[in-house]
Amino acid sequence: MVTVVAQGTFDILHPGHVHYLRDAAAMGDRLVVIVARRANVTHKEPPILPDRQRVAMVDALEMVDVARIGHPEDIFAPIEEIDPDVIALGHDQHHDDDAIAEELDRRGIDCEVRRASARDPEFEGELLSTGRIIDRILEERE
Ligand SMILES: Cc1cc2nc3c(=O)[nH]c(=O)nc-3n(C[C@H](O)[C@H](O)[C@H](O)COP(=O)(O)O)c2cc1C
Ligand SMILES: Nc1ncnc2c1ncn2[C@@H]1O[C@H](COP(=O)(O)OP(=O)(O)OP(=O)(O)O)[C@@H](O)[C@H]1O
Repeated sequence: MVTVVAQGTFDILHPGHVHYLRDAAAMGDRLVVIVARRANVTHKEPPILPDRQRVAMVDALEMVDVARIGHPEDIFAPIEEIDPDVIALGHDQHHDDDAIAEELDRRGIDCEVRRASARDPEFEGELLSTGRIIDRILEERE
C-alpha cells in the first residue's frame, strides 16, 4: 500500500486543484491531503474560506482518501504520523525539495519527494488560480 501526501491551501477549488490531486493520487494507492492552516498561509493573501470548510471540500473529492488540517507549528508532525511513501509537491509550491528530503531523513522517515505536473487552461478564460478567481470576482462585482 503506497501512501501519498499532498498539501496546499485549497481556497475556492478549481480544476488546477483537481489535476494536482489526481496526479498525486496516481503516484500511489492512498491519498492523504494536508490542508494549510490559515495562520500558516503567510506567503500570499490569507484564504477566504475557513479551515474546516477547505478541509471538508477537499475531503469530498473522489481521489482523496482523507483530508486533514495541518499542524499549527510543525509541518513535519502530520508527516511523522501519516508515515507516507511519497510527498507530492505541487508544480509551483515554494518548498525546497532537497530541504524537505533532508528533514525527512533527519527524522528517520523513508519517503520520496516528487513534483506533480502543471495543468494549463483548456479553453479561453478558464481560471486555474484561486487568486485569479478572486480578482475576477472583484472586477465583475464591484
Ligand atoms: C510536506 C509538507 C507538510 C505540510 N504540513 C503542513 C501543516 O502541517 N500545517 C500547515 O499549516 N501547513 C503545512 N504545509 C504547508 C501548506 O500545506 C502548503 O504547502 C503551503 O502553505 C503552500 O501552499 P500553496 O501551495 O497553497 O501556496 C505543509 C507543506 C509541506 C510541503
Ligand atoms: N493549474 C494548476 N496545475 C497544477 N497544479 C495546480 C494548479 N493550480 C494549483 N495547483 C496546485 O494545487 C495546490 C494548491 O494550490 P493553492 O491552494 O496554492 O491554489 P492556487 O490556485 O495555486 O493559489 P493562487 O493562484 O491563489 O496562489 C498547489 O500544490 C498547486 O501547485
